[in-house]
Formats: sequence, structure tokens, C-alpha cells
Amino acid sequence: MSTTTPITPAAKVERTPASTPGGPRVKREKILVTVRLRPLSKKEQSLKDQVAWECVDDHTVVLKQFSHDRTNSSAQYTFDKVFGPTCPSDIVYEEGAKEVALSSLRGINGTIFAYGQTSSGKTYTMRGITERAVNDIYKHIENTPAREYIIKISAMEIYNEVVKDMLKPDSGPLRLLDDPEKGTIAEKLEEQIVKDIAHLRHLIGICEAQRQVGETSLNDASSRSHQIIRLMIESSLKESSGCVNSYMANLNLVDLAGSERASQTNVEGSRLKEGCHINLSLLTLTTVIRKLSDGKRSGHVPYRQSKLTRILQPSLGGNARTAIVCTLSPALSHVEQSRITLSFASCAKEVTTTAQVNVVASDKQLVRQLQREVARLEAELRTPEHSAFSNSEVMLMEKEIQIKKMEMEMEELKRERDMAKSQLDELQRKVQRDQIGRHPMESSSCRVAKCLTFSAQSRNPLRQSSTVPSMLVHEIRKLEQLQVQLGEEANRALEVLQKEVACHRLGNQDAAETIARLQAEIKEVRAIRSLTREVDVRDVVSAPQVGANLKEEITRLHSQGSTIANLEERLENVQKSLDKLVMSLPTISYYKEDLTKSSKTTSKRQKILPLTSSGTANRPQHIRAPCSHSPTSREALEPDVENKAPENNLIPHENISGSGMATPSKSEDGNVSSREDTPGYRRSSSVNMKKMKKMFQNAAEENIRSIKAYVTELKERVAKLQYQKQLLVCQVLELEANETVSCSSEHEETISDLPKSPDSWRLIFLEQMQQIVQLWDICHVSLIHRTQFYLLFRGDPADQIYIEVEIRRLNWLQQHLTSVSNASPARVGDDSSISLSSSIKSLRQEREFLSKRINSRLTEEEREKLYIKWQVPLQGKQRKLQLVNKLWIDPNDREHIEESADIVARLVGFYEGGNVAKEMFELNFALPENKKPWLLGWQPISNFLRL
Ligand SMILES: Nc1ncnc2c1ncn2[C@@H]1O[C@H](COP(=O)(O)OP(=O)(O)OP(=O)(O)O)[C@@H](O)[C@H]1O
Repeated sequence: MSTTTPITPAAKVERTPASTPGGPRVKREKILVTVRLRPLSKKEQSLKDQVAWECVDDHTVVLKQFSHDRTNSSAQYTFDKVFGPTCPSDIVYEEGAKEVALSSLRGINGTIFAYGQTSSGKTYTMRGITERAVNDIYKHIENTPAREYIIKISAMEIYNEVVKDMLKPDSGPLRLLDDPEKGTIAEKLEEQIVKDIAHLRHLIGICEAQRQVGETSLNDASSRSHQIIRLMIESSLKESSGCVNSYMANLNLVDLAGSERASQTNVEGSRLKEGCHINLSLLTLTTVIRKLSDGKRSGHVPYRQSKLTRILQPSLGGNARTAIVCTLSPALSHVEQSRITLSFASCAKEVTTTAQVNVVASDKQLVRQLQREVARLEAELRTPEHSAFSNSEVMLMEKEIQIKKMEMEMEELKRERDMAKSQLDELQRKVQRDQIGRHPMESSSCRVAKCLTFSAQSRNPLRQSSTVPSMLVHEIRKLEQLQVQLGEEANRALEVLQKEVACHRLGNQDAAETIARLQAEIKEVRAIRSLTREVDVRDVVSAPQVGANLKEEITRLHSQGSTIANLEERLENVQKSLDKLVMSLPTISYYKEDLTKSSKTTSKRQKILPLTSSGTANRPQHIRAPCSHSPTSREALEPDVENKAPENNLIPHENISGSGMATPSKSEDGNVSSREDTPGYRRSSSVNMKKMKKMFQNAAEENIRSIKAYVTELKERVAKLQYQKQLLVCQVLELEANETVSCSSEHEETISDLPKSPDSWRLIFLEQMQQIVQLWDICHVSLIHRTQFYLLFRGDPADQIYIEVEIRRLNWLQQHLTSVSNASPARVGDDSSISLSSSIKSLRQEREFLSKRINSRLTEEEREKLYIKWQVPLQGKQRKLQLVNKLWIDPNDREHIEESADIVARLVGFYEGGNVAKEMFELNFALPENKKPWLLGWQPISNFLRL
């Protein structure tokens, strides 16, 4: 069982017909009129009354002939359906009411009512219909789990011309008010939200119990009031599709009081008064129906003469599908009353209504939806992005720390370099001093060698004196070399570090700017939210105001779309900089580790032998600035990280005896570790490069994923906004069109009519086409457009919508051109692209264009024939242009139009290019992208559509 959830009453409900992009598809249809003949009642049987009526087939009821009754004249009435005395209520509902009842689930208002004399079976019939309709509605709801339904009920009765609330009997008489949007409404009428079918049945039961019933001679329980039970059915898609629209329709179940003759009902006093009111309101109803059936909608229809007709106004010729079941007593004694009923039914079947799908976009709903959207946006900006923000901020801080560390390491390196240099100087000075003191002719190395030999011999007398000096000399040379290399290395490292620091500073600045930009975007979104709040407090507005508001809304949506596009762009940038950042991280980390290692190595070595190098020969190959080009890409760096770094850290163990340096080895999992990891070695400088790299990679990928997801969402949102924008465009178009067409409502009715018979459609088509041709002429529409349209739409009923749209467009254009030409010169100047003169100019250019094609498209013989036929002097100047100037100039001559279209089609080559797609005139009002010069004549519309 699907239950409904309560909603707060909508502040304003905008009813828009199910909008096709070209405007409302107004469907005019006739009221469904059926007749139900009840069996003779027991009373009638006891009075030996006779059955006067017979249902001869499913559609016809006939008055029988009685020989003894001279006044009795035969009569036959035909309706959509006629139900005989034995027909069960199921069939009456199925064939006489179901379609209308279920339309309400699709957003189409429906009204079902029973009309007939007292005791003819109205209440009996309406009870059957109501019960089945309720069952069907809930069955439909159960079978449609994708939609959420909200059903509300209200009930009123009109008793002695006083409206009463049947769900709140103590509330007293209700006033009828005219709502500009909803029509006539009963003030303070109770609306109850229905929880489920049992609740609905219970509430209907309460209404039944409240009903004014009295005994008359014809009916023991005669309804003395008109009862209107109204179900308000609203439905929307359950999933959060982002669509703010839902359907809303009212289903009115009306049980009228019966018309009666005081002489027959034998009433007096209050019953008589009731009867008078009943008869009066029914009389007004009959008058209204009669007027409407005449087809003279423009004339005065006295809806306001009774409360019943005021309330039922939309159901009588308005936005609703209506079914009337006329109930008849079969008794001969009631023949006259039955005739009156049948005459009412005959009029009613000529009445047409314009049922529309009511797409509801209440301000509240819209605002709620927009608020949700804004909240979601903000949340997104806070979560994925904002976390991306936070990530960026955290990363920025981390990088700052790295920079600080690097700077400190630089200082340390400088200090070590200077120390090594001073020690070397000191050593050299010492050697020099010794050398000078002993043998001035020997080279310094020899001097050092001798000195060292001497000291070595003195410490270790067992050593061979000849090997020691050569070793020392070798050592000193090596030290000298190392000193130079160390100096170079330190300078290079400093250089790289400086670049690195500069680069990160720049990156930090970029990221900070991006964050600031994104924060500005959030502010923008907030501003939009406050705008939507303003919409909430807006009151009822008139159609032009709504049009203006919608235009504003479209502009806003445009800007919102572009804002989101900007956001997308910004995010792409952020994504790129994050990529860059992430790419640089392994390098930095590696470099940092490397550097730390290097510095540690150096300092460690320093303690034992200050001038020992850590494989400096290969060092420059893997000291790379992350901001430098090719070598800094992650791919380029990986081999360095995994393979070269350990090698570079390899220090020949023999050379540095007692240094305590470990030889790094590569483990199976790719980790680069020193031998200190293994037992016997001190665990300290393990560099898990692969793990680290993976960590950074994961973090980077995670960031990129979340950003991509957000970008996708943004794109979806842009699509949704565009969809909303299109809807709004349609609404504006409709409003504009309504304004344009309101002055010629008769015309609209004609074009909106969906004729049932092909003959009537043909007639309407010819009439509409004639109108279109005239409007083309008035509006100076492109000849090629006219030709295309004229040749494409030849009267197929499926083309009706195109015809309708074309008429709307042209009506708008005509009005627009008129208003522009009436405007002040300044105004015309402003709007010159849509002016009459620009249209005429375009048309002239098009005629010139067509004339130039005559020679290439027509043979000489054909040309001659045409000149003769179109009375162009054979010897005259500019014959081609003269000929083209004669095309499409007489909108009232069908033959002329036909021939003009034929010639233009040949000149443009329509026949060669195959069929022109009807979609070219598609309802979204879009012109083909590859707009050809000859479509310039249609420019005003395209300008209009750009809005
Ligand atoms: N189709 C039918 N089959 C059998 N009985 C019927 C049928 N229609 C009506 N009746 C019976 O006829 C009687 C009068 O019917 P009902 O009260 O519905 O008439 P009504 O038109 O609503 O009268 P009123 O206008 O006075 O309220 C009732 O007893 C009802 O049960």
C-alpha cells in the first residue's frame, strides 16, 4: 500500500500545460455524455406505471409509442453510451467515467457528475462510480512505485445556495472567492491529506453522512443539496531526479440534487424552498451548457448566476475532462422530466473542454528544490572539493615544512662544505710546513708522504717504510679530488634546492589563488540561494510579470550555467596543479631522503674521515629539480628512484675502512634498504621508496578521482540547469503566445482542436494553411522557408502540431513587428535586427539570390515558358529578378502559391536533395545550425528564440 506524505500547501501553484517546446498542446475534447436508465422502482411498479424508454442499442435510447397517449410522440436520442436498466454499475463506471477518473493520475483535471430528475438514480450511480474510481486510483498507485502520490480530499455541498464544508460541518457557510490562478475557490475549505484507501473511504463516508437528505413523495432519501467531493492528486517521481515538476489534478465527483416538480414531489415548506434552489441552480447549469454547446464561447456564459456553475466552471468548457451520466427514470409518468434530462444531455455532448496536463512547479517546491541544490552544492564544495581544499591547504603546509627543512639542510650542507674545506686547508698547510722544514726541493706530496711515512713508521715499526708514503700520496690526491667534487656537488645541490624552493613557493601561490577563486564561487552560489529565497516571498503575479520573471530566471540560469562552466574550468586547473603537485611529491620526498642520507653520510664520514665522498661521480644524475622538464616526470624519475639511487649510495667498503657505512641493497619488494636492516647492521636510513611512491600515487589518484566525480556531477548539474532553462523558455514562449493569441481566442480554439474526422481535419488544415500563407506575407518570411513548409506539410493529421507552432510563431512575429514598427525611432534602432525593414531587406536579398539561380537551374525552354506564364516581358531587363519578384505575392490564390512553391523548390533544389526533414521545423524552435543565407528571412524568429 502506497501511503502519501503530507506537504505544506503550496503558496502558489503554477499550472503549466504539459509543455511541448513549441508551447502548450491544448487538446479540446467533447464532454463524455452517457445515459443510464434505471429499472422501475417498486413504487412505480405498484402504481402500474409503464416503462416508457427503451435502449435500442449501446448508444440510442428511444421513447416508446403508446397508442392511448396522443401527446406521446416518438423520440430518439443518441449518446456516447446508453446503459439499460439491467446494466451493472461496473459497466457504467468502465465506459462512462473510468477514463476521466484515471486522467487525474496523469495531471489532467477530471469531473464526473450525474444529472437527472429526482429519484432517477444519480446518487446510486455516483456512489458506484466513486467507489470504483477510488479503488482504481489506489490500484494505479500500487502499480506505480516509481512515483510518489499525495492525495487530498475536500468536500462541499451547496444547499439552498449556501456552500458548506462537509468535512468540517461546524465551519458555517463558506465564501466563494475568485483566485486569479485557481479560479473560484471556497474560502477556508478543509483539505485533508489521505493516508490510504481506508482513510479515503472513511472520509467519503463522513461526507455521505453529512449530506442533506429529505423525504419526498418520489424519493425516501432525496438529496437536497449538490455534493462535490474533490480529490486533489499530486504525483512526482520518487527518485531525486532533480526534476522539480510534478503533476497535479483535481477529480471532482459531483452528485447533483435532482430537478423536480413540486406537483410531483408533493413538497411544501422547507422542501419546497430546497426544490426552488435546486431547480434554479440546475436551470443555470442548463443555460451554461446550452450556451457552451452553441459554440459561442465569446458570448456571455452565466457561470456566476449560481454557486454550482461557479464552482464547476473549469469542468464546463475549461481545463478538465468531464463525464456526465444522465440518469433517467423509465416511468411513463416522468416522461417530460426525462425529456428535459435528455435535452440537457444532448446539449452537453456538444460542449468541449480543453484539458491540459497540469505540471506543477510550486514556488515552495521550486525553492525547496533549489535550496536543496544549493545546500548540496555547498556540501560538495565543502566535502569533495572542500576536502580537496583542505587537502590542498594541508599539502601547502607540508610543502612549506619541506621547504623549511630543505633550507635547513642547505645550511647544514654549506656548513659541512666549509668545514671540509677548512680542514683540507689546515691539512695542506700542515704538510707544507713540514715539507719546508725538511726538504725544500721535494714536492708537497712527497713531503706529505715523507712526513706521513715518518709518523707511520714511528707508530708501526713493523710496516715496510716504502709502501706507506705512496699510500699517503695516493690518499691525499684522492682527498684533493674529492674536495673539488664535494664543492661542486654542494653548489649543485644548493642550486637545485634554491630552484626547488622557488618552484614550491610559486606552486603555493597558485594553489592559494585557486582556493580564493573557489571560495568566491561558493559566495556566488550563496548569492543564488538568496535569490531563490526571494522567489519564495513573491506573490501572485500576472502573466506578463511571470514572463519577465521567467526571462530573468533564464538569464540567471544562463549565468549559473556559465558559473558552473567556470567552476569546471577552475577545477580542471586544480586537477592539473594537483597532478603536478603529486608528480613532484615522490621526487621531492626522494630527493629529501636522498639529501638527508647524503648529509648523514657526509657527517658520519666526517667523524672518521672528513673528506670521504659518497659516490659523488654519479650524483648529478639523480639530483633533479622537480620543476625542470623532462627528467622530472614521474615516469622519467622512476628508474632513478628504484635503481640508480641505491647504486649511487654504494660506497666501496674497502676504501672506507671502519667508516661504519652500510652498503644498500634492493629487497624483493623493491624497497631500497641498507644492510643495516639485516642483523648485525644498525637500522637507521631505510628508504622504502616503492612504498612511499605508492602512497603518493594513491593519494594523488584519490584526489583526482574525487575531483573527476565532482566534475561529472557538475556536468550533470549543467545539463539539468539547461533542461530547466528549456522548460522556462517554453513557459515564456507559452506566455508570449498566450498574450498574442488571447485576442483571437476563437482562432486558438480552432488551431488547437484535434478533429476526429479526416474531413473536418482537412478543412481545418486548409483554413490554417491559408492563414499561415497570409502571415508569411505580412511578416515577410523567407520564400525558401515558406516553400519548405508548404511542400512538407500537406495535410497529414500528424502534422497538426507543426502547423500550430507555425501559427504561434507567426502570430508572435506579426505582433512583434507591429510593436517594433510602432515604437519610437530610438527603440527601433535598438531592436533593428528584428525590425520590419530588416525582414524586408532579407527577403529582397533572398529574391536576388533566387534570381541568380534561374539560369543554372532551369533550361532555356523552361525559362521562356515561365516568363510567358508569369507575364514577364521577354525582352525586358532583369527578367529573372522580375520573375522571382512575382513569386509568393498573392496569399489568397492557392494556385499561385502552389506554383510559387514549385518554382522556388526547383531553384533551391529541394526536389534533388530528397525530403526535407520535418524536424527542421522542430518544436524546439531551433534553426538548423548550418543556417543558409536564404534562411535569413527567418532571422527575427531566431533572434526571438535566443531570448
Ligand atoms: N440503476 C439502478 N438500479 C437499481 N436501483 C436503482 C438504480 N438507480 C437508482 N436506483 C434506486 O432508485 C432509488 C432512487 O435513487 P437515487 O436516490 O440514487 O436517486 P437520485 O436521483 O439521487 O434522487 P434525488 O435527486 O432525489 O436524490 C434508490 O432507491 C435507488 O436504490
